[in-house]
Amino acid sequence: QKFSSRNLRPLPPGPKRLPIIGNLLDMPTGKRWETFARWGEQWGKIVSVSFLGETFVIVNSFEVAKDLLDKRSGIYADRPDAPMAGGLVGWKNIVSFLHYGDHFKQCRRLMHTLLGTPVSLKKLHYIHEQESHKLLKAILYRPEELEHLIMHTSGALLLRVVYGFSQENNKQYPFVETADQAVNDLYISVDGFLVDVLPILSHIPSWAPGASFKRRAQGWAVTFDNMVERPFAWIKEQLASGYIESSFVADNLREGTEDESTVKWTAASMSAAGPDTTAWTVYAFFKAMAMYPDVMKRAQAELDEVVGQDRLPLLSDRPRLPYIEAIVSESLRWHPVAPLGFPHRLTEDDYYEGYFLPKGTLVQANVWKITRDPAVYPNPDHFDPTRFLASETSEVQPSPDFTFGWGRRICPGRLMAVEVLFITYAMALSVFDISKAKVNGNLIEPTDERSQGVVSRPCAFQYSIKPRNKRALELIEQDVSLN
Ligand code: HEM
Repeated sequence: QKFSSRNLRPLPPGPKRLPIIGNLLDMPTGKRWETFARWGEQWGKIVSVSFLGETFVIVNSFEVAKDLLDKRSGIYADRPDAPMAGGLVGWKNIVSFLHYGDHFKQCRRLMHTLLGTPVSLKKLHYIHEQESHKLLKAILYRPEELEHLIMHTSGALLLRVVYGFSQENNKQYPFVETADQAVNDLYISVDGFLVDVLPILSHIPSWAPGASFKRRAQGWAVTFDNMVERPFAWIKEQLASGYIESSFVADNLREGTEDESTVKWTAASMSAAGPDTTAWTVYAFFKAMAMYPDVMKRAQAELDEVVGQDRLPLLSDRPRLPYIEAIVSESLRWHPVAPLGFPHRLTEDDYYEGYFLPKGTLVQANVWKITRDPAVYPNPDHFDPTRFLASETSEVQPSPDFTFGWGRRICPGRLMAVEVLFITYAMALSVFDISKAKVNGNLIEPTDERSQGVVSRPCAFQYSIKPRNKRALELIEQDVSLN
């Protein structure tokens, strides 16, 4: 057993530590959640590794994650320093990277005014409905670009909510691209740079041999800066020339109660965190519909019965569409986009079930493993919305809310995200048939393969998407403002 030098109670078990470097060589690359799940099978629900003075804890059970990250959230809500992404590229002022404290709370409160109450969320419904309808039109004309169109719609929607952009204005298109690029750079910058383990390296000059990481960071910092500054400068210009539309930034700047810098960074935090997470969930949904035709047909039957075929569904139909609601939950469980969530840092020494967790420990819940636990979700790889329907099963399975994170760091955009997923799925199912592609008469079977990374996307697949009938075609082509 390993004991912490500060305490006689043991750290949670885990792979054998070597002198000095500890578990440095054990740290997996690639799909870490799979290795962590194996560690869980070997050492139990709570596993620890340590190197260079840092302790990492991986939690492979829903109950333990809840006990620590939710119930003791007050001391599990900090984030680690991220010398590469946070310091050198500049993400340290973005909410997901902020240390726990007053400024963090101020930003969360501000996001809550936009994303946290039924009234504030309802104000955004027409935007979600219009953007979902635009996505239908785009898919109709360019079905082969499904993945890109979903990504673009998701980015455009966030920028519209946050800054008030509308996609019609081509001048704003680059803002979506810049945010997308900055976030793609982020995924690389948080993954495996030595400076994150040895922060002292951030002081070596960028021309020095071995400092190529600094030059890469400088390149990424330019895109990142553009993502934060340009849309904000644009909206300020608009306001100066009499802009009247409502948006998060426009409303806050007009009211003038929050300081400008907090509004700017909070805005950038949402437009960075929202698009990919939402888009990859939507893409997984399309894949699931191609793989599970019975689920698609049942959803279409529900839509036909409740909404009919004379109009597109709206968010106000949500309470009467329980099967679509269950598909939303199942898509979050089947393809958790953040398979390990984001790391939480412990701000005080803690004890759990006889183990010692020192202050500073980084804790990650293996969300992927929890979604695949057959004791909680029988037949876990199977896409089955009925697991969440009280009318179908005597034991409704737990809601996959935990795919949005934990405690005081839980995703502030989750309520809006669920509404966006709902209306996107409902609209797509009401007008399209989604199926497997046929090549030379053979159906191509998609797989549920996913990419590695902090945010993991479903691997590309082949499909066919066609309007369900003539009436569906008319509905897609109808003017978006008629919704
Ligand atoms: C399906 C869509 C989404 C999923 C699955 C998702 C998931 C997550 C997860 C797992 C976290 C980390 C929570 C933790 O550390 O415990 C997170 C954080 C965050 N999300 Fe989301 N998210 C989604 C959509 C959105 C949207 C639409 C927005 C903005 C409108 C957003 C804004 C944020 C922000 C700002 C954070 C950082 C919170 C903090 O560090 O305190 N997310 N999200």
